[in-house]
Amino acid sequence: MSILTLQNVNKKYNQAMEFAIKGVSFDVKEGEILALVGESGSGKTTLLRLIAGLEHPDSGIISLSGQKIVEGKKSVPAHERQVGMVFQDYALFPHLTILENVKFGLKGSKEEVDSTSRETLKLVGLKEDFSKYPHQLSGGQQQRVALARAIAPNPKILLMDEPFSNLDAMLKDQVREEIRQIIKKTGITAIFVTHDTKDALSTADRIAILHKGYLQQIDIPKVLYENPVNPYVANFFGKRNEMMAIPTEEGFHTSFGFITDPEAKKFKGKVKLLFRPEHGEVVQRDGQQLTGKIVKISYFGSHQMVKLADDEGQRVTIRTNPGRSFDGIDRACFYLWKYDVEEAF
Ligand SMILES: Nc1ncnc2c1ncn2[C@@H]1O[C@H](COP(=O)(O)OP(=O)(O)OP(=O)(O)O)[C@@H](O)[C@H]1O
Repeated sequence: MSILTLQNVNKKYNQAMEFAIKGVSFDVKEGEILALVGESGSGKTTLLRLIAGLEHPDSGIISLSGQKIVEGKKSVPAHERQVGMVFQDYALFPHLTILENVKFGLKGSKEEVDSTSRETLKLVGLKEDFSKYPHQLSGGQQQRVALARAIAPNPKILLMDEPFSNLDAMLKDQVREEIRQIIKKTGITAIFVTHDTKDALSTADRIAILHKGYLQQIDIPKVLYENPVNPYVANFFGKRNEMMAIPTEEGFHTSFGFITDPEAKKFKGKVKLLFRPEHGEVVQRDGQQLTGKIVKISYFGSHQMVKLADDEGQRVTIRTNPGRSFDGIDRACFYLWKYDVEEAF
């Protein structure tokens, strides 16, 4: 069941020439974690602020838990929307202990407020440090306090702006998983903004991708990565190789060799074959479909990237396993098990 619905939401800032958000419509299901991604200026933060009630749209409808919180000029004020917010810099009060930070803004008797705050801090994995001040905690712990403060009032939805951007790379993988588990344990619906595709792919149930204020695609991570609806979405999730090709009845002629593919006959004129590095496989046997001169091998521990060139210098990169040895070889054979075909003009 949907908990949040946006219908044709538009927002243009006062002096701006372009819309920050244009005709955006989507639903968020109860208990779902949705990532909002897009390049800088694509409208992610604006969309989050519109849901939170920190900005008002020019037109459109936003409904939360069946109630219209925005419709035309009418809107429910931010503090009445029951929305929890975690800001990029956590926005903790430095002069309050972490327990006082979580108590802040909670309604109820003194005892209720105290026990809810303690329970929520325990839920986010902070057990004994209740009297510490924010500066005495690590970045990851501060973020959990911010999360506890946001979820303690039992909001209908949790909104997080770039929640992982202040964490160093080592901590990030661990914190992502912890935050995901905490959110799933509480069953709360969450939307987070990120510019990092890894955050989105690993943490979200679904991803919404924005470009210049327009929603491009909203789907589960695998579909966005494997079946992007347009080149913008495809390239956002990582580099794709481009290989020029001429279609025939039997397949595609490329400068790396011939690819047998009966689908090729559907195309006329030059085409581009688009594929990610992991959609190819380097093979040691000769006689495979394609071959290229090895230009560079980059080792990443978990995998290697092999850059191959044709006779004219066109290059493609193929991902391969870390154990494969290329000693004494200057050419490699490879095949593609997945590619998109686009008309080339
Ligand atoms: N207060 C404002 N007044 C005028 N224009 C604004 C304001 N806030 C944002 N914009 C513009 O609206 C567009 C969308 O901005 P927004 O901050 O929502 O993008 P974003 O995707 O969150 O970007 P970033 O990743 O850089 O934070 C941009 O063109 C931006 O310049």
